[in-house]
Amino acid sequence: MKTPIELKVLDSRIGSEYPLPNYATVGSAGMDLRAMIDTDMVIEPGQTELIPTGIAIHVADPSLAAVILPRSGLGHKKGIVLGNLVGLIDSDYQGQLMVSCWNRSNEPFTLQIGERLAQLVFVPVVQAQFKLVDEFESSQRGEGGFGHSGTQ
Ligand SMILES: O=c1ccn([C@H]2C[C@H](O)[C@@H](COP(=O)(O)OP(=O)(O)OP(=O)(O)O)O2)c(=O)[nH]1
Ligand SMILES: [Mg+2]
Repeated sequence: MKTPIELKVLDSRIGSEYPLPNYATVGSAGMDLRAMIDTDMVIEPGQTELIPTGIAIHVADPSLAAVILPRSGLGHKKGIVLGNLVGLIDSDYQGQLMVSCWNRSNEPFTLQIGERLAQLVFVPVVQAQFKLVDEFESSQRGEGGFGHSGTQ
């Protein structure tokens, strides 16, 4: 059962020249987002560009969010990842989905019009309410962290 999410097309090439974002296979977790730029653009080594996707979504339900993640092929082979590492889309955000595209490689990268450059994943969210305490009930880990448990 898929969850209905409102989507607005902001760039008319989406839904005509390019399909709406969709799941490539029945088991896909992410749907690819496209670079809705006017011309192909070169992203120089180390440079970061904010790329429009041509769509807006309204998740609406505070128990859901969306995250923008790199595509593994582009990230691993070409060094094209996200300037913010992960993009978090709040459930009340209604603006255009933007992708911060970071060329962390040593080669210029040509981003083509309509290229699928990142992916959108919907995730459940729990909003917490902090309850102030002076002491925690003791746990097995306690305050140990940052490699405390070793490597093997
Ligand atoms: O890769 C991203 C990350 C965020 N956003 C949008 C949706 C998100 O809901 C909003 C704010 O993102 P975030 O809270 O991560 O950024 P901020 O720097 O804290 O901005 P704000 O002060 O608007 O919350 O920007 C994107 O379109 N793409
Ligand atoms: Mg914020």
